[in-house]
This record gives sequence, structure tokens and C-alpha cells, in this order.
Amino acid sequence: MLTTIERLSINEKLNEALSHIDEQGQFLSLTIEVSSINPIDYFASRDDLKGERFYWTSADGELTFVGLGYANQFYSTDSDERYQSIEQALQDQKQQMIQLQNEQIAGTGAIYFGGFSFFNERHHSEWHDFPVNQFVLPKRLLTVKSGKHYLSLNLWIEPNDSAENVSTMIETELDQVNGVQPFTNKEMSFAQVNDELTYEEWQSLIVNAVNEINDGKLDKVVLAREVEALFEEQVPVEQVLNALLEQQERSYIFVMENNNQAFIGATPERLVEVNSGELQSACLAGTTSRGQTVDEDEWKALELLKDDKNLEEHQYVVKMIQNSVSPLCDRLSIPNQPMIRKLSKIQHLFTPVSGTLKESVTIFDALKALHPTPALGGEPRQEAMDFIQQHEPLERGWYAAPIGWVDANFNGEFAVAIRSALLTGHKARLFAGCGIVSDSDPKAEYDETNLKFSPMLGALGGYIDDNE
Ligand SMILES: C=C(O[C@H]1C=CC=C(C(=O)O)[C@@H]1O)C(=O)O
Ligand SMILES: [Mg+2]
Repeated sequence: MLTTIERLSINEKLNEALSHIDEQGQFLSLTIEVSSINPIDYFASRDDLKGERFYWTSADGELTFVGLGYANQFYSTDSDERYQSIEQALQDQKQQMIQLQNEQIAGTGAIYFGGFSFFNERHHSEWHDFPVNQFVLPKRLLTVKSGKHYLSLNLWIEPNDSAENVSTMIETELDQVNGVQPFTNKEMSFAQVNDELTYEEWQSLIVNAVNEINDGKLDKVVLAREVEALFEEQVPVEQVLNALLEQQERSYIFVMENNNQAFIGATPERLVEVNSGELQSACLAGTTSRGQTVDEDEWKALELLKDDKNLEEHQYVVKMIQNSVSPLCDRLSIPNQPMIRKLSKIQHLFTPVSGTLKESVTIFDALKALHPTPALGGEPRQEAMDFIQQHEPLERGWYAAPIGWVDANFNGEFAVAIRSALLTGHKARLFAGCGIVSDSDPKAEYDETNLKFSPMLGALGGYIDDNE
């Protein structure tokens, strides 16, 4: 509920704004601080908006978004120009937007959420409701940041809309936020897991890749498998999301819905963050499991830090990120040695990257330069992409591609959508890949993909039998 003063102040600003509305109508964006609300409860509160919802929590847990209802959507062509074309579309939209903010709080107002498919081209049948790339402007955005909660509304206003009508709409939305009920877990009816690839097929895929590497055609290629989890009922997105939030640490937790499909995951991998011209990226490649005891956990971490095969996988990523972002930066800092990033069930080799972007370089330029890094594609990039396209028997869709958000000033953050699943009705398709280098062993890589399925499978209430 608004106080009388807040209402008067909003009405005054609305009257002023509405007097300048374009003949064709215009978007109006406004943000109001609201009382504390659990974001998952808000996400689950509007079943009627299923298919037009998103959720995002940054890996440090400092920023959460819930978007309900898509006020506007942006797509672009299936080419190399897709980053620039989205950037241009958002730029054009921004000029036509009326922003009613008391102070510009980063992460509120006109935030665009979206992502890209792994490949530029569209050849998707499983991913029927996901375009090659898509950004949405949410009609309602809940932002939780530094312990504060904000509701931003992005509303389409016609020239003849009155300030009273608009403020009634705002009050209705605020009442809805205040009336949100706690979300309740449903029973999840997990039925079975089907491997899309036999072990023998996987083995021959990896042997083929290793042969190409030994023939000097490739240095590294990341290959993925998928498993299908079947349920007796429709997979409840809210519940899977809630489980990921409870079970996963240091991960970006995301959901994007499109019509009857939801893409969901808990990924540890930041691709790029840009905040007032400061860039952060990360090299994450090289994997082991967590130990059962503190000592075993530490021992596994130390082994990983000196394991040549994992260090090689990691090094290709460091080198490529360094080469691709240094032309975009005035300053770039990358430590010489990787460190360990511990997740709930997995540990990785990790090297942080930070830099200062040159004037006029945007987050979209960084995305274009970075995607895919050799943690998801391979080295050399084009040869690895060709190998994946020809030999990997799955549709990557949005798996292993950038997903995230930007604001009207193009500050934002993108993660790489791994440890993820595509939910369609009763079915979840899960994806997990691993970096193949010259001394990769098919069985060890197979086990590594099983390990990487485990966070998402756990959230779905299932598991993989390792002895299969
Ligand atoms: C491709 C995936 O992981 C990448 C990220 C971290 C470690 C990786 C590895 O050690 O192979 C992969 O490059 C995935 O989880 O599907
Ligand atoms: Mg690996």
C-alpha cells in the first residue's frame, strides 16, 4: 500500500509524464520500494502468467530478479550479428521509454532478461518454444538487492490513459505483492531416467575426438550428453527452482519460461559482468568431486591443482579469454595460477578475470568475443564448433550459452547456462559436458558428466546409478 505522500508524488509525476506521451503510446517504467517478500513466493504467485516468467539469482546471492509477464520481447537474426542486433533493439527501445525513478537504483526499472542459443543457427525441434536469441522486458520485476525489495513496473501507456487509471494499475500490482502467499511444495512424481546415448556410443564419440586432437586438427573440444527424466505429472518449475536454491551454492540460479517450456539451471560459471565499464569474467574448467570428509576434500582439491590433464583443459580457457578480451580492455588482470572453486558436489579449477573496458565497448561486444569459450566449445573455436555440430548427437539449444540480464545503461551480467535442463510437460532433458583433450579417457569423462548431472537431477528428485 502506498502512503498518501507517495501516491501524491507518483500522481504528480504521472501527470507530468502522461502529458508527453507519444501518439503511438510508450513504455513507462517506475520502481517502488516494497516490504520484504520471498522471491520464490512471488514467482509462484501467478500461475496465470506461466510461460512468461523468469528468475535469476547471482552466484554471490547479492541480486535476485523475478520477472512476471513479458511486456516486450526482442529477437534477432541467426547470424554473427545477433549480439549487435539485440544491442541496437534495446538501444532503440530505451529512447522510447519514460523512466519515473526517484533515484536510479541499479538492477531496477527497465531490466532486460534473456539469452542466446549455443549456435547461431536455429535447428531446434526439442527447443520449439525457444528462439535463437531473446530478451524480454518484464511487466513486473521484483528486485532483491542488499536486503531491500523493489517492484518495478514496465507499463505500456496509450496517449489517452489517465493518471488515475495508471495509478489504479500500480495499486493493484502492489496489493498483489502484499497478498502473496507462501509457496507450498508439491509431491514430485519422478519416474525414470533415460540415457540418450549408450556408453559405447559415448566412448566412440570421445575416441573420435581424441583421434582428431592427436591428428592435430583440434586442441580441445567440449562434448556433452543428455539424459531425459520422466515424471508422472507436469514437472513443477517452482519446486525444481526451490530445490536448486536450497541445494546449490555459489551458483547462478536461473529459469526462463517460454510458452510451454522452461529452461532452468544452477551454473557456477560467469561469462561476463559489466558494471560502469568494469568487466569481470572467469575461467572455469577442470573438475573433480567433493570429498566425503574435510581431509579427502582437501586432498582432491590439491590433486586437481596439479593434475596435468585438468590444467591443460583449464589453460586453453585462460589463454582464449585473455586473447579475446584484451583488445576490448584498457587494463586486464588474470592471475597466473588457478585456484579451486568449491560447489555443493563438485570442485573446479577457477581463474578470475577482471578488466576495464575501453570507452564505447559494451557488454554485447564482450559476449560476442567470449562465446563460446573453450570451457564450452573448444580450441580452435571454429574447428571445435564444427566437430560438435557434426558429431554430438544432441540439440544444445540454450545449453552452454550466455543467459543473463542488462539494464538500460548496459550494465549487466551473463552466466553460461550449464548444469541445466529443459522442462517440457512431463519431461526434463538434462545436459552435461566435459572438456576433451589429448589424454582424455572416455570412462573418466563419462563419470565427470554424471557428476555434473547430479545437481540438476537432485533438484528433480532423481539420481543416476553410477554402476550402470
Ligand atoms: C560443459 C560443462 O562444464 C564445463 C565447465 C566447467 C568444467 C568443465 C570440465 O571440467 O570439463 C567444462 O568445461 C558442463 O557442466 O556441462
Ligand atoms: Mg573436465
